[in-house]
Amino acid sequence: MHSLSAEISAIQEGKLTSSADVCSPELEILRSEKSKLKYQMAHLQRSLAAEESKGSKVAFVSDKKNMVSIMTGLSQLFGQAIQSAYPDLVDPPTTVVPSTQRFGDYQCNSAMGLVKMLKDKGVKANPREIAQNIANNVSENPLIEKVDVAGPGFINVYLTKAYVIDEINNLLSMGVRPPYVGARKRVLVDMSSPNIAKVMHVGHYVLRSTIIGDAICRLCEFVGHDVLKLNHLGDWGIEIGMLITNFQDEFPNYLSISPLIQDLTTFIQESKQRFDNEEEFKARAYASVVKLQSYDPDCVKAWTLICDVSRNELRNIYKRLDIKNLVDRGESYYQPIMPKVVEILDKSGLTKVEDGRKICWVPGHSVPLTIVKSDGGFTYDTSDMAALHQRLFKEKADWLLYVVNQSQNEHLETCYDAAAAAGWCDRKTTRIEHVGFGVVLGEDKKRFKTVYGDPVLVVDFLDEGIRRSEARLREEGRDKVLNEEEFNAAKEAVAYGCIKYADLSHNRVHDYVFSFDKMLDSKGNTAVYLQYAYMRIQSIARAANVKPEDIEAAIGKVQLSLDHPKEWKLAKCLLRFPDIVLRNMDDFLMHILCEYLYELCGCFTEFWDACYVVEKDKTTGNVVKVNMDRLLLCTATARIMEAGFRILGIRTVAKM
Ligand SMILES: NC(=[NH2+])NCCC[C@H](N)C(=O)O
Repeated sequence: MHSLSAEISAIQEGKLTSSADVCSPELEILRSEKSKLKYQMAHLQRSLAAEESKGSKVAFVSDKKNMVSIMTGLSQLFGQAIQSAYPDLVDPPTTVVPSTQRFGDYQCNSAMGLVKMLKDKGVKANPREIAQNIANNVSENPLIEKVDVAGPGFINVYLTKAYVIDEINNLLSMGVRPPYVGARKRVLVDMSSPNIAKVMHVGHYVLRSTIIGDAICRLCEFVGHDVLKLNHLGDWGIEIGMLITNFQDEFPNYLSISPLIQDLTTFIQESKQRFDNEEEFKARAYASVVKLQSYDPDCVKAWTLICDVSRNELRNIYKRLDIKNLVDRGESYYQPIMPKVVEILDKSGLTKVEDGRKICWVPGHSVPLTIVKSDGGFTYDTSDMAALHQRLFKEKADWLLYVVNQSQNEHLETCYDAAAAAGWCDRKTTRIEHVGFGVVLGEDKKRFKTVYGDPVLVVDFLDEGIRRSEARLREEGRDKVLNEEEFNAAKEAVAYGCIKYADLSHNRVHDYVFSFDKMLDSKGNTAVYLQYAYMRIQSIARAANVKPEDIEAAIGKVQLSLDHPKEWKLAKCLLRFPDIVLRNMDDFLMHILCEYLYELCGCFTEFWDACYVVEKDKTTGNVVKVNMDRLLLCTATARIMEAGFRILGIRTVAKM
């Protein structure tokens, strides 16, 4: 009692006692009770939030926080209509998609799918009748102007113009906001993750993982999640032993003078050569890994010096690519908890000893995890199991996303299922996902190489991107109109933007063919095409002498008409942005967002070609009229494009 009140007054005085302080056993119990309760409370809050997010919040009107997802709204409306038309059906499918034809703005194609479901229930109806019945049951709502049934049973949906106008106005006055995605999640993204002892080639996976991973993080941040980006560096395996041994040979007095490796690539290549060719070296390399893993001070010192050089090079690459807040947490980080995690796996009855190794058979997988090698060492599998445990229990992540090449799918899935089998998580409720991707190929469809057949270093690749982008901008005479600073900014924005976009605009699941020429094609689906389009839109107001504050003042005051079909088409395309974001939150296929932005530019061009925004005198070229309502549409387009660029990690520049 006494120590408790002592602690309370200490807290009141701002002197927090550390847990290392000696205190009574009762106090200790109270403390642990408190922390348990705190944990339980956090857990309950999370469950509550998850429940709430499952609830049916159908908002048809956007607010300060969220834009409306029209597809979600329509799906819910048609879901309800199907329910009222056919109350006996269980989980009938609702498919609503934007119309590709001239009829209607969206289309509900559920009727065809319902024929069989109804027949199974003994109801005979043709799809047209079903469609009509659904259409009759759509409830009153602000979104839909009218529906009609066409063809074999399509339901065409026409949006209310006033509604679209309101939402465009909201977009202008409140900015681009994410769609509603439910409770805020703690999202942990395992990305980039190079091996320190491997030369970083483009054909290797690091660049893709970095680019795709970063876009996914930006997407999750955009919708409001709490994102932790982890660099799961390969810094603890046998390759590291090679480097340490070579380092010790090459710099025998490394303990006193901290030498610097001048050329890491050559150093890595040399170490590998020696490992492959010198038996004695190989044996020492193996021995030094064992020493490192038991924290032998000399080995740790050599290891630290090597890792520092590597980290420096990585930092440079990340800086060039605008990769921020990536936390280095390599395999080595998990070493101290590995023994405990092995014990936990033992206790769950998942491990067994075979041929001197401790392995873990996981239901549904044909290859076991190797948890402890016969020499007592830990493996890549062990570090991933330890990382999973740490991420679930210590980081308390709601989602774990691993942006790792496709070839590691089996390894990762086995680890995830092992964690589930050990009762660490339920894969139905905790989103643990391998976000896989293919390799980068050259134009010959083989692994990306130089003309001499050598693998291309990531650094050289970025340099080449800069060179090509500079040449392209000069070709277009941009160096004549931009000052040096602007030119350099444009050169970088184009080079890195195009490199990222080339990757992101392909379906990540497949290998993709990279070409510098295609990447910089200003007419194709490339970053530079989008950047030019964006810049042109931005310059419309400037060219018409309309100041940003004039546009600001017109929002909500100047009525949009959307009377021209091309205005209408552009406006609808703009309001699809939240749907794209929602879909991407589901599948992390970022090429969908790229395709959307490309399509948006197409809609904008059609609008621009068909509708006067700024009217000029044909002979003098003087501005005679500014159609402010259309200028507002241009502004809305620019806002959506900026949001898209931000998610993809592509820079915009004021002048190009
Ligand atoms: N948690 C993980 N296993 N992340 C991926 C690590 C990738 C590994 N360093 C490699 O280059 O192959």
